[in-house]
Amino acid sequence: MNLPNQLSPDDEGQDVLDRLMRQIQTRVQTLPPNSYTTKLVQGGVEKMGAKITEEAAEVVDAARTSSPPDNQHLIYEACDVLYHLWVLLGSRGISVDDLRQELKRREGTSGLEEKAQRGS
Ligand SMILES: N=c1c2ncn([C@@H]3O[C@H](COP(=O)(O)OP(=O)(O)OP(=O)(O)O)[C@@H](O)[C@H]3O)c2ncn1[C@@H]1O[C@H](COP(=O)(O)O)[C@@H](O)[C@H]1O
Repeated sequence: MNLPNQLSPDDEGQDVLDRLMRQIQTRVQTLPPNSYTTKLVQGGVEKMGAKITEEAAEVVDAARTSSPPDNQHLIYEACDVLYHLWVLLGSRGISVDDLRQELKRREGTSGLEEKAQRGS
């Protein structure tokens, strides 16, 4: 049986990354039995974390074995990582806006500059 995937009016104006997170958070709250997300969430941090690690390694492999302009395999694996990362974050009630805020806070600060400041 397919689970309902139709967009609610709340979701229509949203980016696909926000919509995916909202759907995951609904799965976290309702835990429908025929959902892969439910299976991951029920496995806890260990299961969700192991999938992120596994999928991240597949991204690196794809980067090694594919080259531009054919990045389709790399894009596919990157989306697997994003989905699994979203499940872990969604299980903690973290929204895509929370990520946006943190990224905005970092905007304009060089990674090298930030690293140098850590030492002081
Ligand atoms: N974006 C995704 C998504 N990306 C990847 N995957 C699944 O992630 C799994 C990763 O691949 P693997 O080969 O590692 O899977 P596996 O070996 O069966 O996994 P394990 O048994 O090791 O856990 C596959 O089953 C993919 O289908 C996803 N599953 C769901 N979504 C989204 O999440 C929504 C809700 O999904 P359900 O909760 O399953 O209804 C869907 O409508 C989609 O939008």
